[in-house]
This record gives sequence, structure tokens and C-alpha cells, in this order.
Amino acid sequence: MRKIIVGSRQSNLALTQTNWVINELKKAGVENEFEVKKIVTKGDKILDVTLSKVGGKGLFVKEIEKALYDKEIDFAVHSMKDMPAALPEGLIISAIPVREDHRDALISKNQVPLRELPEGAVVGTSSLRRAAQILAERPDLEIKWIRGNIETRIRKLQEEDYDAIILAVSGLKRVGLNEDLITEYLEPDVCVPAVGQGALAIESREDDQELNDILAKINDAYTVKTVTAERTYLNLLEGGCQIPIGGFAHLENEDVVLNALVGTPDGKTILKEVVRGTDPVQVGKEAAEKLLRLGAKDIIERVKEELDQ
Ligand SMILES: NCc1[nH]cc(CCC(=O)O)c1CC(=O)O
Repeated sequence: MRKIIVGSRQSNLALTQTNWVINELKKAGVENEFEVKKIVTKGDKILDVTLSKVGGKGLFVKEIEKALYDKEIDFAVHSMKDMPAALPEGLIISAIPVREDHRDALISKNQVPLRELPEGAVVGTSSLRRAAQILAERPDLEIKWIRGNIETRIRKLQEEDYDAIILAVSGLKRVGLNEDLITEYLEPDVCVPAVGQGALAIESREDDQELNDILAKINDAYTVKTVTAERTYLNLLEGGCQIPIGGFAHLENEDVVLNALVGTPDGKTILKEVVRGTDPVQVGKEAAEKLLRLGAKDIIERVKEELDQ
């Protein structure tokens, strides 16, 4: 039986996600041997610049994709929300396992929730999406960029002058941090998560049918359907850049219900739509069309120009 080589970034989060997937495959009855091969990406080497300024999503996946092409590895596990809209020729998302918690969380000093933070309190995030939604709720707060992995950000909250930070619940759980650290779970009506947040994408070569059949064993129909709606919507709005866009879908009976949001980084303009339907692609398209009609294009173009400066 073929040994399967799995590529992973070397961060704690990436390795945990990779090992989680391998374990899910084993639980699904896969008996192949697995080897994890660590790969250093450009995104891992850049620590002090706003991620959106240095090139956004592609940063973490390029080197991994080269290793896939060169057949140094057979598959790789990515955070779905870090996946670019379109994959390069010959590579596919071959499976999407069951999603972890989709929500963002506020972690504050002294466990003070968002509504009760003192006026002018400093909130750390490097996500324009989170900044926009936090400022829409609390225009008096100050957003301060924060970089580094999950553990580093939590250390910075303790050691630097942040009053609170925002992180994805999924990442926090995956790296094994105690959920008691969380002050407040931000539900999608307060903070619409990033498209694909909490979900993983397994990337492999399109022509590796034998492996893709194995990976399909941990495909989760619910997650595939909801992430398809979210990514269809995102792909129709975005041009590969990091902008304040949120999208989260859930199922109600047979219906996909998509919460879609585009905002200005200062939170002064927030466009929101809820679209439902049975076909996830149709729901995604409709959400994009509705937001474009509300003026999403202007906001996206303006943010891109500012990022380019
Ligand atoms: N932006 C970085 C990033 N990419 C994936 C996750 C974990 C969340 C996930 O699984 O979607 C995180 C950390 C965060 O957003 O707090």
C-alpha cells in the first residue's frame, strides 16, 4: 500500500490541522502510512507587516503548491479562509472535512465584553473585516494592527497595550488553548466570519485519482454545501485582495442560508444581505449580485487603492 506524504507549514496550527486530518482519515478506515513533510512559506517569514499589504492569501500556499507539482508531497491541508479564489491548473480542493467553530472570539484583559470596553480601548486585529465590524458596533474603539501566530497574539495582549484582541475560535481550539480564555463569542449577527472560517481545504493533484478517492472519505456534505455558497459569493466580489468581506452560510432544513457582508475598514458603511435557497452556487451568486447592487464594488475598489499605496 502506498505511503502518503503530507505537506504542512511548520506552525503549530498548521501541524495540528494536518495531524487532525490524518487522524480523521485513519478513523475513516484508511490504512496507508502517512509522513508529514514540513515546508517554510513566504508568509511564515514575514512577521511585522500588515498581511493585507504584503499580498494576502497567496502567501501561505505558493511553496506548498510547488511541492505538490513536484510530487514532493501528495496533499496539503490549508485553512479554507487562506485559500485563493482559484487554484492553479492541475490542483484541486479534493476534500473539505467537517467545519470547526466558525465564530470569531473577543479575548480581553479582565474579561470585559465588547459592549463594556472603556471608551477608546485598543483592540488588536490585522483583519479589515474584523476592524470594520468592531468599529460599526463601537466607533469609539481604537484598532491596532497585531501580527504573529495565535500564541504570539495572546502573549501580546498580556504584554503590550492592547485591551482586547479578536481571534477565530477554531484556531484557538486547534492549537490546544483553553476556551476559558475567550471573553465573548461573536455570533455572525455581530461579526460575520471570514468566508470558510473554521473549515479546512485539502489540496491535491487533480490526476491523483487513487489518493482523491481516499481523501473523499472525510468530505463533509454540510461543510461542502455551506462553504460552496460562501466561496461562490467571495469569488464574484473579490480580485484576490484582502478586503472587509464576511460570509457565513448554515443550513436550515434543505435551505442554504448565507449571511454576506461588505464594509469599509472604518466601519462607517456596512452592507449586509441574507440570501437563502436550495442551490449553494445560486445562493452565492445572488448574495454577490445583491451586494454589488448596494455598492460593494465601490468599497472594494477604494480599499484596494488604499492597500496599493
Ligand atoms: N488569519 C490567520 C488564520 N488563518 C486561519 C486561522 C484559523 C481560523 C480558521 O481555521 O479559519 C487563522 C487565525 C485567526 O484568524 O484567528
